[in-house]
Amino acid sequence: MTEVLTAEQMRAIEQAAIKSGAVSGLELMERAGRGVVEAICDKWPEFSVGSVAGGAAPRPAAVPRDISEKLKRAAVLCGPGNNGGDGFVVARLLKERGWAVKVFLYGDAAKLPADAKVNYQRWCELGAVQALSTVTFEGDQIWLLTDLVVDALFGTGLTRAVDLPLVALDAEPAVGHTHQVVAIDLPSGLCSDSGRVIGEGAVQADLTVTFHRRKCGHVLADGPEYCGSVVIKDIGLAPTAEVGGQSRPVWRDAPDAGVLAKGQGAHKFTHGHALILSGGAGRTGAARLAARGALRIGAGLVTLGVPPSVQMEVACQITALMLQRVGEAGALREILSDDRINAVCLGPGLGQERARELVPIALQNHERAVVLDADALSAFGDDPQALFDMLHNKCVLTPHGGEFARLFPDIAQRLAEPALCGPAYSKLDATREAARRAGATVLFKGADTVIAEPDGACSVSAAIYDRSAPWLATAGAGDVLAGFITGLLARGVAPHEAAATAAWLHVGCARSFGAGLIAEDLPEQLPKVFSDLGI
Ligand SMILES: NC(=O)C1=CN([C@@H]2O[C@H](COP(=O)(O)OP(=O)(O)OC[C@H]3O[C@@H](n4cnc5c(N)ncnc54)[C@H](OP(=O)(O)O)[C@@H]3O)[C@@H](O)[C@H]2O)[C@@H](O)CC1
Ligand SMILES: [K+]
Repeated sequence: MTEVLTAEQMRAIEQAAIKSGAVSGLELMERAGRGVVEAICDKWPEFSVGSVAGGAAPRPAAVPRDISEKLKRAAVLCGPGNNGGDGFVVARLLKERGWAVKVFLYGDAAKLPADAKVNYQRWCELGAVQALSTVTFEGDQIWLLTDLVVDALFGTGLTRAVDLPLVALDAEPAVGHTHQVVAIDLPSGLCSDSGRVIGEGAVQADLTVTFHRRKCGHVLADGPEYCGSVVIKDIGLAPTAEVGGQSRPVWRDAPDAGVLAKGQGAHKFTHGHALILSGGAGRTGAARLAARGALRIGAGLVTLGVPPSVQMEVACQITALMLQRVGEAGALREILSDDRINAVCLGPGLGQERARELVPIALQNHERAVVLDADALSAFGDDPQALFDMLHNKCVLTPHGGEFARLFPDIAQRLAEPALCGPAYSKLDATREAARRAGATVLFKGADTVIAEPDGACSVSAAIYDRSAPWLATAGAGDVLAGFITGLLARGVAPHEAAATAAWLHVGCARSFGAGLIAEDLPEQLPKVFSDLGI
């Protein structure tokens, strides 16, 4: 788990380091620029060729002669703040490595912040600076005849739409020529906190190099699409305690094997008993998927609660799962009188009418964990507050975008409004606000899944970059996720941890199976994913 930072949090960390005397702003900028050049050379080995002041950079053996020995050309676009300052450092370092570098400045050099101005002046001793304007974009289109465009226009300080045709940087290259685009900290035009494009457009980068930690904008909304790939460079900032503002969201890496392993000598009740409620005839598949997920993830026992009319339909399809008739409210009350059932899942295929009847019963015992998904959420679209009034701290809601909008229409609307200024309202903000209002854990699904608690604690578990899982967009995948969460809750994992771990494993299963995935495959991949985790 690593922190994901907002612009404000990053600034606070930087300021704390400078104030402590541990490092100067100028030194941080130098390290940032150096980190960018390193990342460029790592990603494109052919770019690492050239002379470095004090010695020649090694030529990778794999690079053919004719490519490696051509003079490399870079266009560095610098903005009016410290992101621009990083750009001047990169320009200088590339020049020292033998590149032909053209530098453009958007804004007034006299108004650059102090550290950026120092690096502007250092660059001026090496080369010229041309003014960057819309005309430059329309005019000589320098980036079409370069090998590398360095976007140092705006980073965490973006406050409004950029008045430049940034999409032109991604224009079709000249015939027989390609150029790469590297963004410093963030692609300009992308909001660091929300991952949303402020205004009309943002730079489409091939590589984004950021510092110290990921920013929220790298992992949310449009961020992954615009960032290309993200490299995080250490610039020597120490991990710091939270400074003001909200708690820092965390990025979920692989779960701790210790949480998922089963100890020796345990019996099935040690790992809990999950009850998954099913809907009526022809609608039992979703609950069966969830139940299979709960069982595979390690719940000791999993029972499907089905209306009497579908008992045969379901019985024909299951083996290790157990079956109980749960017709109306009274039947559920009776089965839940068994305290060993410690986690319940309602929603997948349940039907809204059945959900309205059964959800209140399932929520009565505040010691029992409850996952509410699909119909169990939509059923309360007319009166979300009635649902919120029944929730407690062992509940997990797992809405997708449509269900989220039904329960939290005002929050969803705010999130959908165009982002006109930065920092813009984000999915993290929205999920936190929803969790606070609901008084329960909310897992807001998507490629950028966010999990939030009423107290503001927040995780991102996303299917992006090297964990992208396009085949996960398939019918029934959400039902399996609800089952995974329910199974972990039955095993005694706390709600936030259960939701975040399940989300990570869900993506892991999809990636492990690969192309052709359907929902049924997800639980069946868990043994392999567990094994890869050393469990
Ligand atoms: N924090 C750290 O630890 C480190 C940070 N570092 C680097 O600093 C970067 C942050 O620097 P920063 O705060 O100066 O912000 P930055 O993005 O350069 O822009 C601010 C300027 O742009 C202006 N402006 C905004 N939007 C605009 C628009 N649409 N169109 C026109 N102008 C607009 C804004 O004007 P204002 O809103 O004040 O009118 C202000 O003048 C960070 O991303 C990283 O690269 C590294 O050096 C290493 C350590
Ligand atoms: K940038």
